[in-house]
Amino acid sequence: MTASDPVIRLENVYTAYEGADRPTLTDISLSIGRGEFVVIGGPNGAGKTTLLETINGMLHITHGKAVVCGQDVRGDGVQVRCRVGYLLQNFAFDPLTPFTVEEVVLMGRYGTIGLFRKPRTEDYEAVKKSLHLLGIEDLAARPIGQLSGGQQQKVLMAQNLARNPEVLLLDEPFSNLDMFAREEINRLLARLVGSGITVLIVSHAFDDLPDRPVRVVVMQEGKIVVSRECPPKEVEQIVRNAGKGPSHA
Ligand SMILES: Nc1ncnc2c1ncn2[C@@H]1O[C@H](COP(=O)(O)OP(=O)(O)OP(=O)(O)O)[C@@H](O)[C@H]1O
Repeated sequence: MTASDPVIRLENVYTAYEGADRPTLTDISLSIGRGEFVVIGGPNGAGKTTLLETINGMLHITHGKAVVCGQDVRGDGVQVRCRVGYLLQNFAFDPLTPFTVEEVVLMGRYGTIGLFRKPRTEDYEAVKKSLHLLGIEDLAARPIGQLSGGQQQKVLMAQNLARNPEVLLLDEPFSNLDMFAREEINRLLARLVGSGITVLIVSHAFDDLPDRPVRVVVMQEGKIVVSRECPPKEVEQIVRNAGKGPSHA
């Protein structure tokens, strides 16, 4: 894989949930470069989460070709997930979860630590750096289940960053965050994209995007109906207007 190769390449991909009699995603083609910031919009049930989980190798691709970070998703989803961070929508820890924030962030390193091995100094350093990036060092020793929804969301973001991902998939990452936290995370995302990480973000709110050109992808009924680059201030209008006809760039 060379630096100019797309980091995500989907060609005519169909994805089906287990036991479903027809695919949820149909004929998805998408090419995303390194360091792109991609906003995925569309109505409830359009397939936005399904698209993220397809890229992450978590769902069954019935047809088509999917290559992420140079790995064939259909062949080796585990390898893909070592390089791709995924922040789930509305995930909340049980109040009795027996892990501290530091331990939860360290779990982001498990793919590189290896089975039954002890974390190394570099793993603890990656954890410390991620906690710092999210401004939550003071929460390190707190039990995760006793934090607020917004604090838990930041911890999960830190966990994803701790694995040094090439791609970050974020499903409604701002849903639990206050205005200041949203601005902070946006600045962080802009920095990550500037350093070459590719960010895909599913959102219903488009007023907090970084001040740089983005790619807007709009989904409807399991298909991509728009995929084009635009200034961030145009995203909301493009999502609203979608459905009037396909437009790919
Ligand atoms: N585990 C599942 N098994 C079967 N079908 C599912 C499953 N999860 C989602 N679906 C279906 O797949 C379709 C797309 O769902 P998806 O969650 O990807 O939509 P979305 O665009 O992310 O919606 P929202 O904006 O509400 O989060 C929906 O029709 C949904 O019912």
